Amino acid sequence: MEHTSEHIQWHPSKIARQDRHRLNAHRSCVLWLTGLSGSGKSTLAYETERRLHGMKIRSYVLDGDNLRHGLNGDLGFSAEHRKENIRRTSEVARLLVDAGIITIIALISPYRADRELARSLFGEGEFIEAYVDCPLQVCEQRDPKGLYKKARAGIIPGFTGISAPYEAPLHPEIVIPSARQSLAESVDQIIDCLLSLRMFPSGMTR
Ligand SMILES: Nc1ncnc2c1ncn2[C@@H]1O[C@H](COP(=O)(O)OS(=O)(=O)O)[C@@H](OP(=O)(O)O)[C@H]1O
Ligand SMILES: Nc1ncnc2c1ncn2[C@@H]1O[C@H](COP(=O)(O)OP(=O)(O)O)[C@@H](O)[C@H]1O
Repeated sequence: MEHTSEHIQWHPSKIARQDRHRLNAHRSCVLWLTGLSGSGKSTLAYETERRLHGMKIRSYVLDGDNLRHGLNGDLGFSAEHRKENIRRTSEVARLLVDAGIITIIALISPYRADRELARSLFGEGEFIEAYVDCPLQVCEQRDPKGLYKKARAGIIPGFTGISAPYEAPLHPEIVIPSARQSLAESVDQIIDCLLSLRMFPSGMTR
Protein backbone atom coordinates (compact mmCIF):
# COMPACT_ATOMS: atom_id res chain seq x y z
CA MET A 1 0.00 0.00 0.00
CA GLU A 2 1.21 3.52 -0.77
CA HIS A 3 2.02 5.83 2.13
CA THR A 4 0.39 9.24 2.01
CA SER A 5 3.65 10.75 3.22
CA GLU A 6 7.24 9.63 3.23
CA HIS A 7 7.85 11.75 6.31
CA ILE A 8 6.54 9.37 8.92
CA GLN A 9 8.50 7.55 11.57
CA TRP A 10 7.87 4.57 13.82
CA HIS A 11 7.86 5.46 17.52
CA PRO A 12 8.83 2.44 19.58
CA SER A 13 7.05 1.76 22.86
CA LYS A 14 9.03 1.54 26.08
CA ILE A 15 7.01 -1.52 27.06
CA ALA A 16 8.12 -4.80 25.46
CA ARG A 17 5.59 -7.42 24.39
CA GLN A 18 7.04 -9.77 27.02
CA ASP A 19 6.42 -7.15 29.75
CA ARG A 20 2.75 -7.01 28.81
CA HIS A 21 2.57 -10.83 28.79
CA ARG A 22 4.15 -10.94 32.25
CA LEU A 23 1.62 -8.42 33.56
CA ASN A 24 -1.27 -10.44 32.11
CA ALA A 25 0.20 -13.83 33.08
CA HIS A 26 -0.56 -15.08 29.57
CA ARG A 27 0.65 -14.63 26.01
CA SER A 28 -1.31 -13.17 23.11
CA CYS A 29 -2.13 -14.36 19.61
CA VAL A 30 -4.74 -14.22 16.87
CA LEU A 31 -7.32 -16.96 16.65
CA TRP A 32 -8.63 -16.59 13.10
CA LEU A 33 -12.01 -18.29 12.57
CA THR A 34 -12.81 -18.76 8.89
CA GLY A 35 -15.81 -20.56 7.40
CA LEU A 36 -19.07 -20.19 5.56
CA SER A 37 -21.84 -17.90 6.73
CA GLY A 38 -23.78 -19.85 9.37
CA SER A 39 -20.91 -22.23 10.10
CA GLY A 40 -20.79 -20.94 13.68
CA LYS A 41 -17.89 -18.46 13.71
CA SER A 42 -19.62 -15.74 15.76
CA THR A 43 -21.26 -18.20 18.13
CA LEU A 44 -17.90 -19.88 18.76
CA ALA A 45 -15.97 -16.62 18.99
CA TYR A 46 -18.19 -15.10 21.69
CA GLU A 47 -18.45 -18.32 23.69
CA THR A 48 -14.65 -18.71 23.59
CA GLU A 49 -14.29 -15.09 24.74
CA ARG A 50 -16.71 -15.77 27.60
CA ARG A 51 -14.81 -18.89 28.66
CA LEU A 52 -11.43 -17.12 28.50
CA HIS A 53 -12.80 -14.20 30.52
CA GLY A 54 -13.84 -16.69 33.19
CA MET A 55 -10.23 -17.93 33.22
CA LYS A 56 -8.99 -14.35 33.78
CA ILE A 57 -7.54 -14.26 30.27
CA ARG A 58 -7.84 -11.05 28.26
CA SER A 59 -9.45 -11.63 24.89
CA TYR A 60 -11.51 -9.66 22.39
CA VAL A 61 -13.65 -10.59 19.40
CA LEU A 62 -13.42 -8.81 16.05
CA ASP A 63 -16.56 -9.97 14.27
CA GLY A 64 -17.07 -9.31 10.55
CA ASP A 65 -20.70 -8.28 10.87
CA ASN A 66 -19.90 -5.87 13.71
CA LEU A 67 -16.87 -4.31 12.02
CA ARG A 68 -18.98 -3.69 8.93
CA HIS A 69 -21.13 -1.36 11.08
CA GLY A 70 -18.16 0.96 11.63
CA LEU A 71 -14.52 0.56 10.61
CA ASN A 72 -15.44 -1.42 7.49
CA GLY A 73 -18.83 0.19 6.87
CA ASP A 74 -17.71 1.48 3.49
CA LEU A 75 -16.95 -2.01 2.14
CA GLY A 76 -19.11 -4.43 0.18
CA PHE A 77 -18.54 -8.02 -0.85
CA SER A 78 -16.51 -7.88 -4.07
CA ALA A 79 -13.21 -9.77 -3.92
CA GLU A 80 -11.39 -6.41 -3.61
CA HIS A 81 -13.57 -5.19 -0.76
CA ARG A 82 -13.27 -8.50 1.09
CA LYS A 83 -9.50 -8.25 0.74
CA GLU A 84 -9.53 -4.74 2.19
CA ASN A 85 -11.89 -5.91 4.96
CA ILE A 86 -9.38 -8.59 5.92
CA ARG A 87 -6.39 -6.28 5.62
CA ARG A 88 -7.90 -3.67 7.95
CA THR A 89 -9.11 -6.26 10.40
CA SER A 90 -5.73 -7.98 10.55
CA GLU A 91 -4.02 -4.61 11.17
CA VAL A 92 -6.38 -4.00 14.10
CA ALA A 93 -5.67 -7.53 15.31
CA ARG A 94 -1.96 -6.80 15.15
CA LEU A 95 -2.44 -3.86 17.51
CA LEU A 96 -4.56 -5.88 19.92
CA VAL A 97 -2.06 -8.75 19.95
CA ASP A 98 0.70 -6.22 20.59
CA ALA A 99 -1.38 -4.94 23.51
CA GLY A 100 -1.33 -8.47 24.96
CA ILE A 101 -4.86 -9.55 24.07
CA ILE A 102 -5.92 -12.90 22.64
CA THR A 103 -7.73 -11.63 19.58
CA ILE A 104 -10.51 -13.75 18.12
CA ILE A 105 -11.46 -12.98 14.52
CA ALA A 106 -14.75 -14.15 13.05
CA LEU A 107 -14.66 -13.40 9.32
CA ILE A 108 -15.75 -15.54 6.39
CA SER A 109 -12.39 -14.58 4.83
CA PRO A 110 -13.08 -16.79 1.82
CA TYR A 111 -9.83 -16.33 -0.08
CA ARG A 112 -6.68 -18.25 0.87
CA ALA A 113 -4.41 -15.48 -0.39
CA ASP A 114 -6.09 -12.90 1.88
CA ARG A 115 -5.74 -15.15 4.93
CA GLU A 116 -2.08 -15.78 4.07
CA LEU A 117 -1.53 -12.03 3.88
CA ALA A 118 -3.08 -11.71 7.33
CA ARG A 119 -0.86 -14.51 8.64
CA SER A 120 2.22 -12.74 7.28
CA LEU A 121 1.64 -9.83 9.70
CA PHE A 122 2.24 -12.09 12.71
CA GLY A 123 5.18 -13.91 14.21
CA GLU A 124 5.73 -17.65 14.35
CA GLY A 125 3.04 -19.32 16.46
CA GLU A 126 1.04 -16.09 16.82
CA PHE A 127 -1.50 -16.79 14.07
CA ILE A 128 -3.85 -19.69 14.67
CA GLU A 129 -6.08 -20.42 11.72
CA ALA A 130 -9.23 -22.27 12.78
CA TYR A 131 -11.40 -23.64 10.01
CA VAL A 132 -15.02 -23.84 11.12
CA ASP A 133 -15.84 -26.75 8.87
CA CYS A 134 -19.57 -27.04 8.29
CA PRO A 135 -21.19 -28.42 5.13
CA LEU A 136 -22.99 -25.80 3.03
CA GLN A 137 -26.17 -27.85 3.34
CA VAL A 138 -26.11 -27.53 7.15
CA CYS A 139 -25.31 -23.78 6.99
CA GLU A 140 -28.21 -23.36 4.64
CA GLN A 141 -30.54 -25.30 6.94
CA ARG A 142 -29.44 -23.18 9.90
CA ASP A 143 -29.72 -19.95 7.90
CA PRO A 144 -29.75 -17.89 11.13
CA LYS A 145 -30.21 -14.57 9.32
CA GLY A 146 -32.27 -15.81 6.37
CA LEU A 147 -29.47 -14.77 3.99
CA TYR A 148 -29.15 -18.09 2.13
CA LYS A 149 -32.81 -17.88 1.26
CA LYS A 150 -32.27 -14.40 -0.16
CA ALA A 151 -29.09 -15.52 -1.96
CA ARG A 152 -30.93 -18.44 -3.59
CA ALA A 153 -33.68 -16.06 -4.63
CA GLY A 154 -31.06 -13.83 -6.27
CA ILE A 155 -31.76 -10.96 -3.86
CA ILE A 156 -28.17 -11.04 -2.52
CA PRO A 157 -25.62 -11.36 -5.33
CA GLY A 158 -22.12 -12.79 -4.80
CA PHE A 159 -23.07 -14.70 -1.67
CA THR A 160 -20.30 -16.96 -0.35
CA GLY A 161 -20.96 -20.64 -1.04
CA ILE A 162 -23.84 -19.88 -3.43
CA SER A 163 -22.62 -17.38 -5.98
CA ALA A 164 -19.15 -16.51 -4.67
CA PRO A 165 -16.29 -18.89 -3.80
CA TYR A 166 -15.08 -20.18 -0.45
CA GLU A 167 -11.54 -21.57 -0.43
CA ALA A 168 -11.10 -23.90 2.53
CA PRO A 169 -7.74 -23.69 4.33
CA LEU A 170 -5.19 -26.29 3.26
CA HIS A 171 -3.17 -26.34 6.49
CA PRO A 172 -5.20 -24.78 9.29
CA GLU A 173 -3.94 -25.12 12.86
CA ILE A 174 -7.40 -26.35 13.92
CA VAL A 175 -10.40 -27.82 12.12
CA ILE A 176 -13.67 -27.39 14.03
CA PRO A 177 -16.41 -29.69 12.70
CA SER A 178 -19.26 -27.53 14.01
CA ALA A 179 -21.99 -29.74 12.50
CA ARG A 180 -20.68 -32.82 14.34
CA GLN A 181 -19.88 -31.53 17.80
CA SER A 182 -21.46 -29.29 20.41
CA LEU A 183 -20.50 -25.68 20.98
CA ALA A 184 -18.93 -26.63 24.33
CA GLU A 185 -16.82 -29.32 22.65
CA SER A 186 -15.64 -26.83 20.04
CA VAL A 187 -14.64 -24.30 22.71
CA ASP A 188 -12.79 -27.07 24.60
CA GLN A 189 -10.96 -27.88 21.37
CA ILE A 190 -9.88 -24.24 20.98
CA ILE A 191 -8.78 -23.93 24.61
CA ASP A 192 -6.82 -27.20 24.36
CA CYS A 193 -5.08 -25.83 21.28
CA LEU A 194 -4.20 -22.55 23.06
CA LEU A 195 -2.90 -24.58 26.01
CA SER A 196 -0.78 -26.79 23.76
CA LEU A 197 0.75 -23.62 22.28
CA ARG A 198 1.51 -22.47 25.87
CA MET A 199 -0.59 -19.34 25.50
CA PHE A 200 -1.33 -19.60 29.22
CA PRO A 201 -0.33 -21.93 32.07
CA SER A 202 -2.31 -25.15 32.39
CA GLY A 203 -3.04 -24.16 36.02
CA MET A 204 -5.54 -21.51 34.86
CA THR A 205 -8.86 -23.13 35.58
CA ARG A 206 -11.81 -23.37 33.23
N1 LIG B 1 -22.59 -11.45 -0.38
C1 LIG B 1 -22.33 -11.86 0.85
N2 LIG B 1 -21.49 -12.90 1.09
C2 LIG B 1 -21.25 -13.30 2.34
N3 LIG B 1 -21.75 -12.72 3.46
C3 LIG B 1 -22.60 -11.66 3.29
C4 LIG B 1 -22.92 -11.20 1.99
N4 LIG B 1 -23.77 -10.15 2.12
C5 LIG B 1 -23.98 -9.96 3.43
N5 LIG B 1 -23.27 -10.86 4.14
C6 LIG B 1 -23.22 -10.85 5.61
O1 LIG B 1 -21.93 -10.36 5.93
C7 LIG B 1 -21.24 -11.23 6.80
C8 LIG B 1 -19.84 -11.57 6.27
O2 LIG B 1 -18.98 -10.53 6.53
P1 LIG B 1 -17.42 -10.81 6.59
O3 LIG B 1 -16.81 -9.50 6.88
O4 LIG B 1 -17.16 -11.92 7.54
O5 LIG B 1 -17.11 -11.30 5.11
S1 LIG B 1 -15.71 -11.41 4.38
O6 LIG B 1 -14.73 -11.98 5.31
O7 LIG B 1 -15.31 -10.07 3.94
O8 LIG B 1 -15.94 -12.29 3.21
C9 LIG B 1 -22.02 -12.51 6.85
O9 LIG B 1 -22.00 -12.82 8.22
P2 LIG B 1 -21.79 -14.29 8.81
O10 LIG B 1 -23.08 -14.97 8.48
O11 LIG B 1 -21.64 -14.04 10.28
O12 LIG B 1 -20.61 -14.96 8.22
C10 LIG B 1 -23.39 -12.16 6.32
O13 LIG B 1 -24.24 -11.90 7.40
N1 LIG C 1 -22.28 -26.86 17.28
C1 LIG C 1 -22.56 -25.61 16.91
N2 LIG C 1 -21.59 -24.68 16.93
C2 LIG C 1 -21.86 -23.39 16.54
N3 LIG C 1 -23.08 -22.96 16.15
C3 LIG C 1 -24.10 -23.85 16.14
C4 LIG C 1 -23.87 -25.21 16.50
N4 LIG C 1 -25.04 -25.88 16.38
C5 LIG C 1 -25.95 -24.99 15.96
N5 LIG C 1 -25.40 -23.76 15.82
C6 LIG C 1 -26.15 -22.56 15.38
O1 LIG C 1 -25.67 -22.19 14.08
C7 LIG C 1 -25.77 -20.78 13.92
C8 LIG C 1 -24.40 -20.23 13.54
O2 LIG C 1 -24.52 -18.86 13.30
P1 LIG C 1 -23.32 -17.86 13.47
O3 LIG C 1 -22.57 -18.12 14.72
O4 LIG C 1 -23.87 -16.49 13.25
O5 LIG C 1 -22.38 -18.31 12.24
P2 LIG C 1 -21.40 -17.42 11.39
O6 LIG C 1 -20.82 -16.37 12.31
O7 LIG C 1 -20.36 -18.40 10.91
O8 LIG C 1 -22.21 -16.86 10.28
C9 LIG C 1 -26.25 -20.20 15.25
O9 LIG C 1 -27.64 -19.99 15.15
C10 LIG C 1 -25.94 -21.33 16.24
O10 LIG C 1 -26.79 -21.33 17.34
